[in-house]
Amino acid sequence: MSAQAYTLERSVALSAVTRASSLTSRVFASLVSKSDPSSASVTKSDASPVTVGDYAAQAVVNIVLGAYFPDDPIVGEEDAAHLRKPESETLKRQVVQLVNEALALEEKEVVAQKKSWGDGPVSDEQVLAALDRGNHQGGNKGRMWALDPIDGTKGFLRGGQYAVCLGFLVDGEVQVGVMGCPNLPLDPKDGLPKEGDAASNSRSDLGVAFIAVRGQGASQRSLSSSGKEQSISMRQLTSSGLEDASFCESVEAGHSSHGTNKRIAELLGITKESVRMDSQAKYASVSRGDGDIYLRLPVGDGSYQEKIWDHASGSLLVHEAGGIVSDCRGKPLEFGQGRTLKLNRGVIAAPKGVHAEVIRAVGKALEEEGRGHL
Ligand SMILES: Nc1ncnc2c1ncn2[C@@H]1O[C@H](COP(=O)(O)OS(=O)(=O)O)[C@@H](OP(=O)(O)O)[C@H]1O
Ligand SMILES: [Mg+2]
Ligand SMILES: [Mg+2]
Ligand SMILES: [Mg+2]
Repeated sequence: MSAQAYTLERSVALSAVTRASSLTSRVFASLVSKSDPSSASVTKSDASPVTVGDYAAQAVVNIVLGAYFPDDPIVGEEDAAHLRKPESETLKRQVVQLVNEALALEEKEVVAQKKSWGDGPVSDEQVLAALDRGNHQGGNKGRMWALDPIDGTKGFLRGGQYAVCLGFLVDGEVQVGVMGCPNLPLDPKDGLPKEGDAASNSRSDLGVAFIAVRGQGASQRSLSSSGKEQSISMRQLTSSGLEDASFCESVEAGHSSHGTNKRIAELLGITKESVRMDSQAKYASVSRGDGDIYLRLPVGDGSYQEKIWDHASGSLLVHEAGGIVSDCRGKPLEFGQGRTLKLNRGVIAAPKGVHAEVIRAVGKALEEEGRGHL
């Protein structure tokens, strides 16, 4: 593939994610931080939260994608069903207003062949239709986008880590991944902001866009300025250097078994505390060496199917930063199976030099728990 592959997809994705990230930051500052988390969110049928920010960010990204690639299917986490109910009128109004504000922002990205989404504000119906464009069922043929408008909604509500995640796939393989992490510092040495602390959340060094194109490497740049992109890579570890390594894992034990992770650390000789954060910011963190190994082990009976939008952009970022991403058995993630990774269980991302060893330790730990069949 030529070095210039998917240039337009890359810049449109970056533009869409940058707009959506600025929207979610403003939603946090103006709405979420000023109310209690339960009133800032609606609980979905799977008991997970969704906010005005998730809806508005998905609509913005889908409208931008629609202007450039009107025929591309989109697999997005949210849809407009709840917003179409009469009792959601106020929420719908907020969403439409936020979408129009984000679309009116001055273009920071230089997108070749500039396209427009129409004259004047977009209507309620356009916003709802854009949200519903995310209803595609996925598959392994042709072009497709996978979108998580806010990944780590619980982190978002707490003022912690969350990410706007957009992947572009061809024939079930991720080719472009762009992720906006509004609460990550550009320089990891500056440390993560303290959750729920207003001064911390308004730090001017926060907000990073991560970008990866298959075969072209991974990079980061500030979300707030059109600063230069810096290339990023994982720390390359070998089995003899593992005592210096650290895990990056979910905040919620319900999403990845913390107890099993502890045993795996022991088996690998890792003594450092795990870094815990919500969202695909975990993939971003290991991609630039803030942590080294991302573990997301199946919980319970292992029946949960990971969603493609929770892993598309992040997995390419790690791949392009020098890592291997697989499920807990070492099998590559298969993104062409529909809306979920139904052929995979759990996710492991690690530097190339130690991935096989991590998979062996994961297998042994699951075996010891009587869950070797997972
Ligand atoms: N049971 C179970 N197992 C694994 N994963 C689940 C489960 N339930 C939900 N989810 C998905 O987890 C997404 C958030 O993942 P995180 O890694 O951020 O989890 S955590 O909040 O840090 O625990 C979250 O994404 P968002 O809804 O976009 O926040 C869900 O898609
Ligand atoms: Mg969700
Ligand atoms: Mg998610
Ligand atoms: Mg989400």
